[in-house]
Amino acid sequence: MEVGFLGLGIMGKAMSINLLRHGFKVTVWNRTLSKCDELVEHGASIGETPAAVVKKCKYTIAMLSDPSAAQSVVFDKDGVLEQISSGKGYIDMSTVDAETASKISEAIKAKGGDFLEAPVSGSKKPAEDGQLVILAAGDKALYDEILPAFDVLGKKSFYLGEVGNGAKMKLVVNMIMGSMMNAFSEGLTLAERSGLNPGTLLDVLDLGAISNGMFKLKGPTMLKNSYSPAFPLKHQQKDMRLALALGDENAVSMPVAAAANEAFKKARSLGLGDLDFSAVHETLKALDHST
Ligand SMILES: NC(=O)C1=CN([C@@H]2O[C@H](COP(=O)(O)OP(=O)(O)OC[C@H]3O[C@@H](n4cnc5c(N)ncnc54)[C@H](OP(=O)(O)O)[C@@H]3O)[C@@H](O)[C@H]2O)C=CC1
Ligand SMILES: O=CCCC(=O)O
Repeated sequence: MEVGFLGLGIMGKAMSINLLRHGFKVTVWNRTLSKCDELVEHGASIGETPAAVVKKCKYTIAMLSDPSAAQSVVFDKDGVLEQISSGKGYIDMSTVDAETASKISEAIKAKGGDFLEAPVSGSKKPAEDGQLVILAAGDKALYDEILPAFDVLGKKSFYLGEVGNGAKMKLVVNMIMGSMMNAFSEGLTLAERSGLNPGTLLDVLDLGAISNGMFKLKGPTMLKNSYSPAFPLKHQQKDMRLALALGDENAVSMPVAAAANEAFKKARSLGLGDLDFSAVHETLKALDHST
């Protein structure tokens, strides 16, 4: 199967290498074109623009930073819309809000193309290992056609119905994750400041009812103040912001998520946006503890 791939950031690079490893022919494009070179070493071809990729490929996947990037790649000059047509499918796996996904969907369909939103749960390592959880919604026929690619990229795919449901599911999941990360970070700091060994706290947590993969993965690196980015903090804050907007629309009060969003914003203001989202831990250290 031949696919196009737009966006070679942390996730897009890992996902497209994975597709190449499994025998897919992949044509890549990235805004910073030099990032395509490594993919060529893995067997990819380069498309000079998003439009060129869509012209060449029946299916094109995108993995871009945020709503603004997702729209720019579709609507701007040399964008996806210039070449999408009947018989072609566009699959946007970026984390965006439902409104953005719907706007892109309507534009693609107006040109006769098929559209699927398919944001993912799982980070850099699951992307490398083909262990993502795919939250797809949109054209069911396109979903069925692209399943061989989803089967390589993920360990499980959900088809959630109409466009917008994938974005909403993803935002709910990441809202919970961002809130949990803040509670975890406060717990680690409280343990340390009250004279406990935070490493022992990790062992205790791991044996109890709130044991989970995120604590297990991030705890040891947080204790070493090591925040090499798997999931950049700026994207987690974007997801909190979009989830809070979804809460506004539905009159759902989310004080815990709102507080977590403030912590991620604080972290961004401290220049930590490009580090892993676990760097929110540093905001606690930045507070004045002199009293
Ligand atoms: N990292 C993770 O663990 C996960 C991330 N996600 C989501 O996946 C998406 C990608 O994440 P990730 O790979 O980590 O992000 P990165 O920041 O590593 O990569 C972002 C990509 O978007 C491109 N981009 C940014 N702005 C524009 C623009 N205006 N026009 C065109 N391209 C643009 C970047 O291009 P350039 O190289 O030129 O800057 C790059 O290819 C995000 O929506 C994120 O929320 C979902 C699950 C997990
Ligand atoms: O959007 C990013 C999600 C990261 C994860 O699920 O570990």
